[in-house]
Amino acid sequence: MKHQDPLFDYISSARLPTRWGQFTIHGFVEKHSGQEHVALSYGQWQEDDVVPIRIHSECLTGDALFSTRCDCGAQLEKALQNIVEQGKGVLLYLRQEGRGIGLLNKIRAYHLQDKGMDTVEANEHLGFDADLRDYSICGYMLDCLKVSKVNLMTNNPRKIQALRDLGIEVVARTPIDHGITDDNRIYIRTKTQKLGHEFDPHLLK
Ligand SMILES: Nc1nc2c(ncn2[C@@H]2O[C@H](COP(=O)(O)OP(=O)(O)OP(=O)(O)O)[C@@H](O)[C@H]2O)c(=O)[nH]1
Ligand SMILES: [Zn+2]
Repeated sequence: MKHQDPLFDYISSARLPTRWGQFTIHGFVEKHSGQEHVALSYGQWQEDDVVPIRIHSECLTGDALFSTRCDCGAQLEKALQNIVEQGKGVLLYLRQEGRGIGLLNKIRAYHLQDKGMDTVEANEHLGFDADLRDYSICGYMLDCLKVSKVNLMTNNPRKIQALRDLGIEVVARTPIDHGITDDNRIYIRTKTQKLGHEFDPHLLK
């Protein structure tokens, strides 16, 4: 499993039973920052197989605290369910909270949104770009897991481009449009208008 890399390290793997089935959790670290990330794998594949994957950006409020302010929690559940239904797959859980600005800055951004700004304006008001995420560790993680061709569950074209730039073949994209509620419809509309996310327009009416 371990590959030598100047930037990233693989640490260890363990069984991870979940509501949907038994995954294996793999731990990784970015050497320069000490930032920790995990991958969940399910089932088996040959090196040439197209593997269903999801790149999920950490969202403590949505993933762990049941917030419906965004669609993250529902997407996370749906991704794990999809992987088990397809018999194989990988979820890369990246610790890039708040599109890379961190949890407390995201709460600052939420506060500004409560006062009327949209998600992009709030980031910019705080002095950040709209999206600061770095996907470079995905190439290393997928390499360790012997995945080179993927069907990516996302609505975000930047993730497709990031994987292609890392030499991963994105053979297909599966939309993941679960978790749209009255609490987050405007937020998701902003993502389509300002960040390039692709959603079926009927879902956003
Ligand atoms: N800065 C900031 N980050 C947010 C906000 N709402 C959600 N996030 C973060 O956004 C990230 C998820 O990104 P999204 O734009 O919802 O979706 P995506 O990952 O780009 O795309 P999908 O693959 O389609 O889900 C998580 O890290 C969340 O913590 C917000 O209002 N401001
Ligand atoms: Zn979220």
